[in-house]
Amino acid sequence: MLEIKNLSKKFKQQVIIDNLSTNFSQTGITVIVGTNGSGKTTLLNMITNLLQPDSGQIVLDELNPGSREYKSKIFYLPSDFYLPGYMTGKEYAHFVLSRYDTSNYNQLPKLLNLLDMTQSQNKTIESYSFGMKKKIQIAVAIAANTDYIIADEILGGLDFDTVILVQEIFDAISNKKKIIIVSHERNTIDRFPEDVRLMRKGTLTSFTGSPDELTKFIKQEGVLHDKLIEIQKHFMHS
Ligand SMILES: Nc1ncnc2c1ncn2[C@@H]1O[C@H](COP(=O)(O)OP(=O)(O)OP(=O)(O)O)[C@@H](O)[C@H]1O
Repeated sequence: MLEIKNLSKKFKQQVIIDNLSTNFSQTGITVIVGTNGSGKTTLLNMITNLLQPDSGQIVLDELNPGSREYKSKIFYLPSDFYLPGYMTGKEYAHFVLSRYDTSNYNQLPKLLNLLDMTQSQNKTIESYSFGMKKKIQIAVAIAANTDYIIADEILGGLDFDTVILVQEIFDAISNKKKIIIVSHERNTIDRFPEDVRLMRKGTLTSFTGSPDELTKFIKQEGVLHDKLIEIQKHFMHS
């Protein structure tokens, strides 16, 4: 279980994460949604120990961030990532998998095949499209076989077929591991509505309604509501 207690983070006196406390169960899929700049990536960076909180505690299966054991339990798929262009996809995948004791090398060819990357795995990454880079990252994340996968906007920019495939794979493996996805895509919430959390004002709250109710809630919120009225006034009747 991932337990977060009283976590806070400021950047230049601006409070981004504000005394946030929450828990994530050991299995299943959690989707985190929130406006641009609301602090989702900041939170993930602290969970993955890339960023130090100002205060608060993060405990993962009774381990503290920083330890080797803690790191080996999480695979992080960040929203913007650098891949070494001079390596082939296969070389890169094997390099990353070699860093995890949990890696399931046998699963890699199957995943690459499912994601139509069997041919391309032998080409250098510099020749990959944006979607191909994401696919190799996703295949590696799953084959690394860690207890937790944390994915920041990983489905954005992928074609429909691939999104469906990846969602199915995530669903299938989530009975044994925890997957936390930050997403701006409505279809991610439609597919995984069980545990949706809203990042608002530096903290996370569970949203218990349906995806339609979430859309309605977001539209009714103060700022967006005012902007929607403004759109009606200025664009529909001009
Ligand atoms: N290293 C940094 N230095 C200063 N400010 C930062 C830094 N990193 C993030 N911020 C600020 O913290 C806030 C939250 O950023 P963050 O990237 O966590 O948001 P986000 O919810 O992931 O946004 P998005 O949906 O656009 O990816 C923003 O106001 C951002 O400008």
